[in-house]
Amino acid sequence: MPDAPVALSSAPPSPAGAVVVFHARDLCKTYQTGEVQVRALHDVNLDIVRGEFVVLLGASGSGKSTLLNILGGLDVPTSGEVRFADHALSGASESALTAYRREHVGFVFQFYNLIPSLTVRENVALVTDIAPHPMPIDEAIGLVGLTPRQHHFPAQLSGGEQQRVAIARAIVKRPDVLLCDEPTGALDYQTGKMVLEVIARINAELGTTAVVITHNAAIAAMADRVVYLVDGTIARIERNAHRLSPSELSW
Ligand SMILES: Nc1ncnc2c1ncn2[C@@H]1O[C@H](COP(=O)(O)OP(=O)(O)OP(=O)(O)O)[C@@H](O)[C@H]1O
Repeated sequence: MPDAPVALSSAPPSPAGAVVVFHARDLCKTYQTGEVQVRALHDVNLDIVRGEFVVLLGASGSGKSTLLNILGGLDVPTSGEVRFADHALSGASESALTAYRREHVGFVFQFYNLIPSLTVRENVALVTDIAPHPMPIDEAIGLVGLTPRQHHFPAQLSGGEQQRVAIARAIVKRPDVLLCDEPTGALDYQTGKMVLEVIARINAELGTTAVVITHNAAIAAMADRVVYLVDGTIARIERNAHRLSPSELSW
């Protein structure tokens, strides 16, 4: 059973012994477009511990991508504090954020952003040149189950296979965190489940902290914790006593 929903004014304590990787306090993000101000995040308080699988759930426009982008160093908050381990992300320079992303973060987006003229293997290999401690390319491709397709080009692959290449590219540098924005948004039911299996496997086998955005409430059951965003604030956080595997989910 999930914990009783709690409205948060500050982040709840982390489990004893857990190592906090993300620490966000009083996070606010306001976008200014001409005269119009949009408050995308307001007073967000959240700790995420190492190895956790967290799902961000909320309606369109609730602030999920804004929060994920700030955690990933792609954007900065207007006010408040956000840290990754001992790296202060709020107030960091552009070059510090670039180094942070390169060394610690793997991103997976709804669209795969593969280079069409490169094979699966070459798309994954691109990243290993700039990563300090990459895993062998064969291992990354094996983890996503694409060894037999490694010499194919993106156009020769299904959507789910292309997304698995994107995941291999995200994890080959051994990131501490895998941040996924609607990773199954463009995929059909079965293919989406296969991609979720791969993300769950990376989280379980490599211990990579995973934060996954979805519109699909059924996916919440595979998380340790589910963060519900409403109008830019955390409405509640629920903990699953038992995580389901993607094969046990249905929607
Ligand atoms: N670059 C930007 N400039 C102006 N407003 C923005 C910008 N990015 C996001 N917003 C606004 O901030 C709010 C939160 O957007 P965000 O993309 O974080 O929501 P979301 O929950 O991820 O939505 P979706 O599920 O549709 O992707 C929305 O009102 C959005 O229009």
